[in-house]
Amino acid sequence: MTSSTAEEYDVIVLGAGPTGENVADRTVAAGLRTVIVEAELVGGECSYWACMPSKALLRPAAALDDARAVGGAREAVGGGRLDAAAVLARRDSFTSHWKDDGQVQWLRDTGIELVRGHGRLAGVRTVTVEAEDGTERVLTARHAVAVCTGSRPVLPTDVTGLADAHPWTNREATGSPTVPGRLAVVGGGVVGVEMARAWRALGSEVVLLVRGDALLPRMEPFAGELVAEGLREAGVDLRFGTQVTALERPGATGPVVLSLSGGGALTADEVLYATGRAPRTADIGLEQVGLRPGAWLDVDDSCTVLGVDGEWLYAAGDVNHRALLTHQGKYQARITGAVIAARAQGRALDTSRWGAHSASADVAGAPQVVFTQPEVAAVGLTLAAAERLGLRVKAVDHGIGDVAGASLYADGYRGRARVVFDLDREVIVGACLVGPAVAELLHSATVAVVGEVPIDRLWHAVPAYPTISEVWLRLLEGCRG
Ligand SMILES: Cc1cc2nc3c(=O)[nH]c(=O)nc-3n(C[C@H](O)[C@H](O)[C@H](O)COP(=O)(O)OP(=O)(O)OC[C@H]3O[C@@H](n4cnc5c(N)ncnc54)[C@H](O)[C@@H]3O)c2cc1C
Ligand SMILES: NC(=O)c1ccc[n+]([C@@H]2O[C@H](COP(=O)([O-])OP(=O)(O)OC[C@H]3O[C@@H](n4cnc5c(N)ncnc54)[C@H](O)[C@@H]3O)[C@@H](O)[C@H]2O)c1
Repeated sequence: MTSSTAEEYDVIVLGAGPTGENVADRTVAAGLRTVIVEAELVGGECSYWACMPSKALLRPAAALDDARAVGGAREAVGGGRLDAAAVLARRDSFTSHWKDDGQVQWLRDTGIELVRGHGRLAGVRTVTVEAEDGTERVLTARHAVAVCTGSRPVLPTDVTGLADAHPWTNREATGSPTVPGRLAVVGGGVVGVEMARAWRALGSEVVLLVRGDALLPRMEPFAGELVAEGLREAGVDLRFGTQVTALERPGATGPVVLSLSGGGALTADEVLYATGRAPRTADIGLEQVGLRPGAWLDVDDSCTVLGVDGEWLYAAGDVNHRALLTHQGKYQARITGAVIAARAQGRALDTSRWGAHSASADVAGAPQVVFTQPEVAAVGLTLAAAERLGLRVKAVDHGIGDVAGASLYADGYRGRARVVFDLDREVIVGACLVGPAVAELLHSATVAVVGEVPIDRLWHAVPAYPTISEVWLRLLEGCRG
């Protein structure tokens, strides 16, 4: 059943994940009447099945490792394991028990209207929303529609018996109410290494199956090597060059048998597929505006969708495939909101590099932290990526454990830092820090990379003694030397 009259807004946002929420926040702040359409929970994947629950599972393990790495504290915590039930209960509180009342209240307080249901583009600046009871509403936008529908896990299609084996995806891996005795994890990317670390710390026997020969292949090679060392030390059975060819789970909840390339087999209580993401665009009406359903949405730096006339359709967050990270989605949302507001008010855009209407940092300066032990914190270009771009660069490496602050932080601190130095412009274009507690150092590197701070000026940015940040002194010496 379709409502007879269309409801008119200035802006329609499709998807209330962190990206959609922030687009709506910005357009409301600019005085534009904004409606957000959500099919599941306001807050999106990030709040309920990704960032928040995964980090809530990981943080207690890091806290315990930190205590164990310091003489005196080590004796106090002894050899005890994590209290799994308490960790899962804390995780549940961080997901608000998978209820979105708090975020709905935030929408209300911010002045964003909410329509629940599945949204689809139905033509130029028009969206239909199908509610759970089958009723349909038609929404039209005077200025803009922003697609922020995120991504979903992608599973391989060439593994016999995969669907019948009911594999875990990120949803079960972050939301499981119990700790599996044996967990097999497929995929050596970020989800794979973080979840292997988390469930191992909670007591599972974990096997991590990686088809290539390295973890975290998009980062500096030493990051994957140190994370592999950390996982092995934690007791994870790490197998490189291994593919799963078939899965068999005879009972719905019984163990699953994995057949491996090379002939071996493995039995686990659960198997997690952490093999990447696909866009949530298969059923959002892209065909109504001349785009291909199921595709990532191509955008320019202002997040305006390419191939659609009239500059009214935007895509931000995971769905545009620029950087699959919550903070970059929120950054794109701030840019998108500013672009929509400027066009609505007839103001010219500044889409120059680092301009107010250009999501330049997606390309040059997106930071990421991998919350393993050791942590990995990286921003900008790797050495290999800089060389591929034809930049004249040198890598400057330093062992973080040599720094006084690091040796105070943990007995026998192990870690490594690299900056990629552009010899022509004399600025840092990339940084990668690996070690305990490096996450909070990352913003200093992001400011250096995004700010393109000249090395001679960075020389005057003095890190406090005795902090791990003093590694900057050695790195800067290496750049100038
Ligand atoms: C296990 C895991 C851990 C992660 N950890 C981190 C981390 O620590 N840090 C980090 O930066 N990133 C992390 N990420 C990535 C992060 O989750 C995503 O980058 C982020 O969620 C993207 O936000 P989004 O708003 O674009 O999409 P989503 O969070 O996916 O939100 C999209 C929303 O749109 C809704 N929707 C979709 N289609 C429709 C439709 N047709 N109609 C109405 N509503 C619709 C969905 O229901 C959803 O609520 C992690 C990802 C995973 C899988
Ligand atoms: N801390 C964080 O910032 C964080 C944490 C988790 C996820 N994320 C984001 O979520 C996104 C998704 O993470 P992800 O780990 O699922 O994807 P990913 O792309 O990082 O890694 C997927 C891995 O699976 C492997 N793979 C793909 N198909 C396979 C197959 N058929 N068999 C075996 N291996 C296969 C790939 O080679 C790759 O190494 C990432 O882009 C990441 O940025 C971020």
